[in-house]
Amino acid sequence: MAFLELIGASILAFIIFLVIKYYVLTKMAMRFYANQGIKEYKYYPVTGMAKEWMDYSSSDNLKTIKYIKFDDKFKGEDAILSNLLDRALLIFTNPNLINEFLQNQQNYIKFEAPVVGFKQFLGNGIALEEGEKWKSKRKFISKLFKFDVVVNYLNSIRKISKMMLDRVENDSNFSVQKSFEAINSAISVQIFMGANIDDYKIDGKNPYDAIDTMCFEIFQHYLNLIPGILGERFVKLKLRKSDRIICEKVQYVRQQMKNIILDTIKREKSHAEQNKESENINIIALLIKEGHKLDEEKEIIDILELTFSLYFASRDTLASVLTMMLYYLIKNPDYFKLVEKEVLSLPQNYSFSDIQKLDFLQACFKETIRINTSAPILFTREAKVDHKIGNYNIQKGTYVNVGLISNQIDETYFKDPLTFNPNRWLDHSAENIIKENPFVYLPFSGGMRNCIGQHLANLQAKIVLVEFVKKYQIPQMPNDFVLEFVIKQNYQIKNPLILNLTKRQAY
Ligand code: HEM
Repeated sequence: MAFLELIGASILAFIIFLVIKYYVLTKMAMRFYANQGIKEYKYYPVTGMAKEWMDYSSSDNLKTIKYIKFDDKFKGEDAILSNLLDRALLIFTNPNLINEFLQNQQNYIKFEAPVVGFKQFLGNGIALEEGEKWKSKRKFISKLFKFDVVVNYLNSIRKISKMMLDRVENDSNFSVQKSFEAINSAISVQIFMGANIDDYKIDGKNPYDAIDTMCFEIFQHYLNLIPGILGERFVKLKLRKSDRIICEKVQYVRQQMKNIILDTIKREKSHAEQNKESENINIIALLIKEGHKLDEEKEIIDILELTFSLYFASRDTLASVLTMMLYYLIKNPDYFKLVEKEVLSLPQNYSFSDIQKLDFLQACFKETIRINTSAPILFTREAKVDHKIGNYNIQKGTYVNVGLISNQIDETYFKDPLTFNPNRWLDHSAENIIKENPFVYLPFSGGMRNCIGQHLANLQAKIVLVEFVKKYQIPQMPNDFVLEFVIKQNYQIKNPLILNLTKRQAY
């Protein structure tokens, strides 16, 4: 009897603990902001707003943030107030407060939960790094993204885009997002690792297919309760068969990727000895140029993890934007024709300055990342210290994010905001608005942790599109395609867009 009472009391204590943690304390944390005048949007028990973000049955699991300015009740609010787990979550939507947050990122660290599996196996790279380590990595890596270096990527991007499009196996079954991901993967391996993707196979697959499979398996593994709760240390003890399998797989793929890096080191060292320039400057060439010997394991691991980080930051974000760009062009055949006209008048061996003259294509890129970009919000941050944003006191421990997209489709700033209209960039009406309100259009974020790859993204998106339009006629939109969105590695279309393509006669 006493034993049963003990169990009963323990269960009761646990329930009380949960209620206090996930209701009383969470509500108190939210009240702190409500008392400062921020209207409560919604409290979600236990998961907080992640409930919406993880709702894969939704037609758009970001719709609250995206369309908040369309909700009369919240239109003029500075932020969306909700919760994430047992803490208050603030999502700033006021452009000036967004800017203030972006300028004060030293007060925050990234909320790790969604990426914990990747972080443990693939390292911090740059996007998940913090503090002094981040500063030194960012300083180094920014050399790869300087204007004159990016300009030199043109030939590689063009060559690989063309080669990958020539390899499309079935023109009548062209899976847009997947094909753009494959093209971007091959480009990333070339420009960041200095390696030709065709020279390597991992587990019988292209390196990027092997990385994809591995990531998917890591993701699946961490969805399980035990790894999810006990984390890396437990998984790496390899007590369970499934933990052993995932550790060995990751180890294998990392080793193969290291081999690619070691090959590039050999090649780049020999180029350096012969004073021969590589086709492009890659991470390894840059390090050698700066006098690094690259013969220590730690240096190789750093390169590996940086490469993974750039690979993920670039491949999917850009594939999703390219997919949306193509979607809008197919939906608007007149716009497609204007892009076609620009593209078909390019010289065969077009240069960077030729690409810069593609005004309409450039306007389409800007408009796509205004209306449906792949990073409409940021990684959620956790406040490390008490501080102020505008007049609001932010408490240590609060989760904070920003609704970049909500301003980009706000009719206060952009007329007819949900219409894809590249002309707003050509008649400068959009630019004039941004000049007056600089923080309403931030597809690449801002402040010290802005997107390091934005100029590369712009160039690469245009070249991949140019090569696509050079090869194919305007495709038909499949009748059964429904435009819905989902947050996966980034914000992207939910349903596969499969096109039936027809090659151009002259191609
Ligand atoms: C259209 C495509 C792209 C979009 C919309 C985009 C957007 C963004 C945004 C909004 C952030 C800030 C994330 C945050 O603070 O939570 C970011 C960070 C980053 N992006 Fe991009 N990005 C794109 C393409 C690229 C490309 C091609 C690269 C090249 C490698 C890249 C590399 C990075 C890196 C390394 C970071 C982290 C920077 C840091 O933490 O210091 N991105 N990107």
